Amino acid sequence: MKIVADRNIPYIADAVRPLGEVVLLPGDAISAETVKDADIILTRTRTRCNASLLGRSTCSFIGTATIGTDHIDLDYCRERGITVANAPGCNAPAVAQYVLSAIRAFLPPEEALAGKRLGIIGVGNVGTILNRWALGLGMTTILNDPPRQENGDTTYIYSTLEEIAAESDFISIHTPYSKTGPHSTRHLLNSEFLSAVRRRPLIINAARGPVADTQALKTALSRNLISGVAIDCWENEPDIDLELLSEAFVATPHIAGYSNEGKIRATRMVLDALAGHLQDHFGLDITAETLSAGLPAIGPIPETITEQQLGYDINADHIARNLPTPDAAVSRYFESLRNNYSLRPEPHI
Ligand SMILES: NC(=O)c1ccc[n+]([C@@H]2O[C@H](COP(=O)([O-])OP(=O)(O)OC[C@H]3O[C@@H](n4cnc5c(N)ncnc54)[C@H](O)[C@@H]3O)[C@@H](O)[C@H]2O)c1
Ligand SMILES: O=C(O)[C@H](O)[C@H](O)COP(=O)(O)O
Repeated sequence: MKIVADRNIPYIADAVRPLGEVVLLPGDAISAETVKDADIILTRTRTRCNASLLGRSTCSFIGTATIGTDHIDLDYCRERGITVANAPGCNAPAVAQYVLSAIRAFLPPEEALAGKRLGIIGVGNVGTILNRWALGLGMTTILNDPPRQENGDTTYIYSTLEEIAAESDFISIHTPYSKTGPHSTRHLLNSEFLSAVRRRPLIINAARGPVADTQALKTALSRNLISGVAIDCWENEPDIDLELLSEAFVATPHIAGYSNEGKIRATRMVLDALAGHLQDHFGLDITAETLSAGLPAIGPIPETITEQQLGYDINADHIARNLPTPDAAVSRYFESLRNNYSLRPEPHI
């Protein structure tokens, strides 16, 4: 069996080595040539898994050690009978930590988070933890999630985007990136939305770059409609908009989810799914426990946290310092910051 894996997935190489030939590559070097005789591809967001990558490949399973799947052409994989597994919720606590740390850094030290209003767009794995922790810190939350609402979800009272715009001091988006369908999220944060804000909110995007319109964010900043932006996910990564970079209150290189625990959960989830595929597709007698045996144990996700337990200095990850020139070097720099990131601990009790 041949397994092609992104070399930046922690613990993966040792876990899958007993299964056969393992080829470890940087995400952007996983190519049609390298996967043509692969059975299994284990990847991250840096490899676009589409017809050009997979057209000549024998691969039957793609495991992505990420929450997001927008780098994978799911329809194509379905047509080709390629099983795709992601890692739902793996780094959701890390993203919630990122958002609350951005808010903490934005407020003057003497001002508490308690009493501030946080609008959350997308109440899935990330939005749920963020909502719970924000409520625990005494914030008021305003939640928007039309797909859940339309499915009859009554866990929360949902608000409209207009209500989020009108009532929030902070607005954080946690939807997947989708270009089509009734709930497409492309440029969900656009000029119309940003013109409807009332309380000069801080806008936070740690979801995917294209869920916010870069030009509209810059215009809203210049018109003083919003107090600032905290951007972890950018349009056209890693060729990011340098104006937005210079104007952002917090600008980070897509590391909101980069916690030690998040990476371990991601690898474990991919290995769980892989074990199922090895049983079903290859008839192998192998369990998830065997594959994950070498992974460190991690503790439970806290129900609530205090401001002190956030434990993350977000300013240390700001990318605008020591910016290289010319502009082309910025994209290499962006990727090198991600590849060499020291994984941080999530909040723990
Ligand atoms: N910056 C990072 O490092 C990082 C880390 C993890 C996840 N992410 C991104 O965050 C996204 C969300 O993660 P999650 O684990 O919460 O996903 P999830 O699938 O658990 O939840 C997403 C929620 O968004 C809702 N939604 C979809 N379309 C919507 C719309 N048009 N308006 C409002 N809500 C909508 C869905 O109904 C769902 O409840 C991921 O898809 C990924 O792209 C980024
Ligand atoms: O979707 C996700 O889980 C995140 O965006 C993830 O943190 C990105 O991780 P990477 O592809 O860099 O491993």
